[in-house]
Amino acid sequence: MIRAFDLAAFEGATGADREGRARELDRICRETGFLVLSGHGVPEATVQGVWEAARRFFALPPEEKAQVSAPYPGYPYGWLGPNREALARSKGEDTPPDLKESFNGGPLTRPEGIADPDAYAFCYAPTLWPDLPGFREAWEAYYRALEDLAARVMRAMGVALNLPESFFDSYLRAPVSALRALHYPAMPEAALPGQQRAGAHTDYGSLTILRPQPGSRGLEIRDPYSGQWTEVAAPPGTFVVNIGDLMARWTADRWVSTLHRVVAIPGQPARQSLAFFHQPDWEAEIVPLDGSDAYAPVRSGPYLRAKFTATGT
Ligand SMILES: O=C(O)CCC(=O)C(=O)O
Ligand SMILES: [Fe+2]
Repeated sequence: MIRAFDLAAFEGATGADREGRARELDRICRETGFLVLSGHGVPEATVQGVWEAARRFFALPPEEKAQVSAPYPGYPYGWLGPNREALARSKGEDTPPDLKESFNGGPLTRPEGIADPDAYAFCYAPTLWPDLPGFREAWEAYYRALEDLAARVMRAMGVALNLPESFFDSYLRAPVSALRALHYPAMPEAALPGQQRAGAHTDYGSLTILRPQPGSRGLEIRDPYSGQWTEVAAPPGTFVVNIGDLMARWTADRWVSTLHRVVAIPGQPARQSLAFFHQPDWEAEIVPLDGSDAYAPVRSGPYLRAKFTATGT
């Protein structure tokens, strides 16, 4: 069982209670880097709005979804149809493609004046909107809610790292986060050897906020110490939050970016999920927080871009 963290309880706590909750958050991030988040304050109607919009999108015929296909390989947004991604390749595993499709969107606003043209060609590239009434509104409402939630989680994480609560704020002026809706079609009785719904991978950024389909199966994390895979169950109305590679690097590996996957269980019904990949500003310079030289400084955007190119098929 992964541990739970109540964000509202942390935010409302004072003194020793607050300190105890911060220690607990630090412990979770060191041990597994995965937690079940309650007290998040995101209205269930906002989640349901985008959930339903994504469901309607995935139900469209492929020709219609193709209207918002990524226009060229490596374009980060739009529809990525079946057989387009194998996440385990980011770990050097040569597997068949993941059994899924996704719709991806980027930041809602585009700041001026970033010197690196790659920022505009990649993270700030336009999201491609399907021609479905209400889709964009529902998507943007959820994106905005999750951007705010991520900033709150980052404040709690600052405290857990013994930093000022506002430490991360200056890295999050125009975050280059992405939202991905995932659809895993109903499973046939057999998959190819080595084929999963999502191959074993770590996430790339600061943190991921996931809303899995309630009651669905298959999401597993690999315990960094024992190597055991265990299934993650998230109670209805909660999010699963996990540490990504950039945060592990930022904390000089105090916190772990844990390997996870969605296994292909024969005969499983279709599954949907929403993954919000939080990523600091394009130009944010990520230097180990402990003052060590464990890792060379990197910039958030170029770091993400380099990670992203490894998983296409
Ligand atoms: O769909 C899920 O539950 C997890 C997906 C995931 O880990 C990812 O897309 O990075
Ligand atoms: Fe992931």
